[in-house]
Amino acid sequence: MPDTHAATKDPSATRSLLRLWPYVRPVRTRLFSAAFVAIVASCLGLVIPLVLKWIVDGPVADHDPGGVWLGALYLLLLGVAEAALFGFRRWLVARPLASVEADMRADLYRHVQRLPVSFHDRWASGQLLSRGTTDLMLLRMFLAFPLTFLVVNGVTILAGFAILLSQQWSLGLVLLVPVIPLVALCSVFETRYSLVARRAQDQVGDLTTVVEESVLGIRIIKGFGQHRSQALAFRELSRRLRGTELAKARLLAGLWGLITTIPELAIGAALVLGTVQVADGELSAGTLVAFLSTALALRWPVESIGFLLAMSQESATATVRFFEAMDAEEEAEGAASPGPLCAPDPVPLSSADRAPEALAPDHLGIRFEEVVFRYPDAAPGTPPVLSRIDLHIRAGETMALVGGTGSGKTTLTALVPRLHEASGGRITLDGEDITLMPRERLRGLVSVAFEEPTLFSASVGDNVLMGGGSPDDLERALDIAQAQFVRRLPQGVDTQVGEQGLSLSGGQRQRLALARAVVGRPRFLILDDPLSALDVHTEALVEAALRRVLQDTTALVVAHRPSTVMLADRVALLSGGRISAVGTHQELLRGNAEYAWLMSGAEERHDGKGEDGR
Ligand SMILES: Nc1ncnc2c1ncn2[C@@H]1O[C@H](COP(=O)(O)OP(=O)(O)OP(=O)(O)O)[C@@H](O)[C@H]1O
Repeated sequence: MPDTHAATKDPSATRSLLRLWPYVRPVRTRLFSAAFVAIVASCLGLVIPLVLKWIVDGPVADHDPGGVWLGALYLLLLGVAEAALFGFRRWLVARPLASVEADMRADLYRHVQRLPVSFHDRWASGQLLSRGTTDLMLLRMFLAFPLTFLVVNGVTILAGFAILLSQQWSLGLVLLVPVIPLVALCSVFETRYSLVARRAQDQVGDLTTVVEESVLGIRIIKGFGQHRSQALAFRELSRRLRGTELAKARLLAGLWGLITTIPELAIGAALVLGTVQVADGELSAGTLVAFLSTALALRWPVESIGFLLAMSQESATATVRFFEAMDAEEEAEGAASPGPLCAPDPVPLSSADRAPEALAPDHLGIRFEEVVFRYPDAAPGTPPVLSRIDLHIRAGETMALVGGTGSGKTTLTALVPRLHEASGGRITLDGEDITLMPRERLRGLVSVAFEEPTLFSASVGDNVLMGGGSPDDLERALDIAQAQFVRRLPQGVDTQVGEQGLSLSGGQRQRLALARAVVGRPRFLILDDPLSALDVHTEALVEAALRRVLQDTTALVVAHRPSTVMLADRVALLSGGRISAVGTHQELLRGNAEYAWLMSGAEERHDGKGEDGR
């Protein structure tokens, strides 16, 4: 499992959050307006103590009931205006922030689709899922709430202290004393909280991966009675996540406790001092009431800083995690830098511009020239999977690729549509270096069917037509792949297949994947053991139909069985990271001991006579 957890210390929260600016920019006017409205609303709250002071020192002292009622009316109007403005703020931000979240999710999805296969080999899918769901939700909440309120509360606290100091500076100073320990406390909290927040969000990703694997692999889990061990793994991860969440809660509770206690002590001290001053006649009762009301009105802005900082820290972590995926390099588009063994003068031929017939026969078809490949995450010091591949599949020829288990056949076929980039050497299609072609064009020329056929939650027709072609081609492709069973499905080609096509049998899915590969009449066809799940009779029928298709196509077919090899004009044997022999099936059978051994083992297995073949 790749390590997608924080390896080094994440950058500062502010620096991380600033990366959100390109997404926030389009809605900045609304966001700034909302912040301004919230500041006005919050400052209106600070006017209430001043009205109270006026009531106490004025109408109450003068025994004027009319004045008291008027004061009460002012208070009511202020309260209603404050509530209405906060409501307006919500209305201002709700819709634009939903679109920010949607844009970020769309960007992440688009980017993930363009990332190379090697990225997906390294990253657990749950880690990507949690980044596209919970992390983005956290970011929307951050933009809607903590971001605005850190500013609003900051301004409210400053305005509040200005009012306090102007009313009675000595009492104001008493309330200012706790600011120093509170700032130090918040800085320590931020450092500690960022570490646990990152851990928790990574653990959510791990948990998502386990849940996803359990759902996708439900047949294996049930078949092997593994539900207990899977449940244990789930429980262990849940337990860890719970521990981390509790650590977060403890940190937050500690901060909250101190952030509420220290100002309360200061307010208590100011109350005692203020009462003494009123008793001494140095201060009016109204001023003391206003002072204390202002101090109490500032309690919420100060106390909320704890959880606003916590939410901001979680959002900074979510931003880092989001950009970790977004910063991963996409597949290079065409003209990728050639590998170290690349021939110095690639043939700059475009098969779209030139008829293949105009090229020398040596350039036509698929050519592998000194191709080297090593998986990027392979252990250092291990030899490359493919060390020096030289192979020419002539135009219109079908070449079978045979080799022992793990010899690199799938890897070799994946290099042609550039699912992996060759580490050295070059591959040409009708003379054109594939690294110089735009990927879209390359993948239009080359069609692939893998041994493990993946179908999508869509209709059978849509699944097959992913390979290009028209509805007429669909019927032809289904016939070639012997997928007539489709016509017996409840809605024929319009029948929806479930997630990953699980409502179909393995052989049925494999035939649909084969139909998808041939439907667009590709110039080059790559088949990775495409008939392994078929019974011998269906296999024979598919082979007969495939032979007709393969006449017009240059094809590379990974084969484990003589029956599949029979489809091919020639056979290449992959051994020790090289093509060790090329020839017809009969030639290799007679002249190559390894090939003869592989095929005899396959025959025995196929006939049910033996499993090992050794
Ligand atoms: N993503 C990967 N990262 C590192 N090594 C890999 C990766 N995928 C495959 N390998 C290794 O590369 C080697 C070749 O694998 P490949 O799947 O190409 O073999 P194969 O000949 O197709 O095998 P089979 O006949 O069993 O399908 C194997 O040793 C395998 O462990």
